[in-house]
Amino acid sequence: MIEFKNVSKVYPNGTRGLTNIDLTIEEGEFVVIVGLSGAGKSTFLRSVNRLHEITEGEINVNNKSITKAKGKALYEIRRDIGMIFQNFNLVKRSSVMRNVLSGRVGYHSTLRMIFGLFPKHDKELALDALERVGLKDKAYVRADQLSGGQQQRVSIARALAQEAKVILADEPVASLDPLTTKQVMDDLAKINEELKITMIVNLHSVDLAKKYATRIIGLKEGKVVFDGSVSEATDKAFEQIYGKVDEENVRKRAAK
Ligand SMILES: Nc1ncnc2c1ncn2[C@@H]1O[C@H](COP(=O)(O)OP(=O)(O)OP(=O)(O)O)[C@@H](O)[C@H]1O
Repeated sequence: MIEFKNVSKVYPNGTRGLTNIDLTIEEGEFVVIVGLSGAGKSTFLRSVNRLHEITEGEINVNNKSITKAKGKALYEIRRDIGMIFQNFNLVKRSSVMRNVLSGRVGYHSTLRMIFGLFPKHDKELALDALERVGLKDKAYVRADQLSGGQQQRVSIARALAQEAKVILADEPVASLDPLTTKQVMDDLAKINEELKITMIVNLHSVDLAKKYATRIIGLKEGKVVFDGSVSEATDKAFEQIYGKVDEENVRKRAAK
């Protein structure tokens, strides 16, 4: 469970990233955050694992305050939160297996990790994770030899190997073509359904949000302007909030 309690974020230059966010995301939800460019989607997502520090309020992850946590406690909360980025964030010259195993780093001593000594159990977890995203046969291929969509699925496998309870995905399909987008989103949906991992995903496309989300949160200028189920997220509701959005234009802007 992720709880935002009156959360605001003002960047050092005075820009407001988030304003008075108050909401709870329950275990197993598939939440998609939508909003125009600059609405605060990344700020929202990155506040959950404290990649960004909030300036007011508190965020609780499974009833523990990540806002107040320090040292080992912070480390342990973060271990439960996987992150998927638009640009995959893989070590491109390492094998797929090494990349997936890096999800296990948080469970071992630094010394052990310097020597890359992952126990057998970790390797089994990594192979299981790769199997789930259909890439077990690529385990010993270099990451940069895979297509963009496959690389994104490796990053999903890394979050699975981490045994994350929550996955944050920041524009995971923004640099992928429609077919690959579907494969990656289908993987996220399958993982959410089968493993009950909570998903919080930033997307530019309202159409995709409607296809995959169980709940849509709309942001505008750092505030929540819509929070509801897919059936409530009608074109009319969105038009009232955002004006008429030209999806094609948004996609083009995102690709730049
Ligand atoms: N490091 C920063 N310093 C100052 N302002 C920032 C910083 N990062 C983001 N902002 C500002 O905070 C607001 C929210 O940005 P954020 O990146 O969260 O929006 P977004 O909805 O994710 O946008 P996009 O869809 O373009 O990625 C914007 O006004 C942005 O310019």
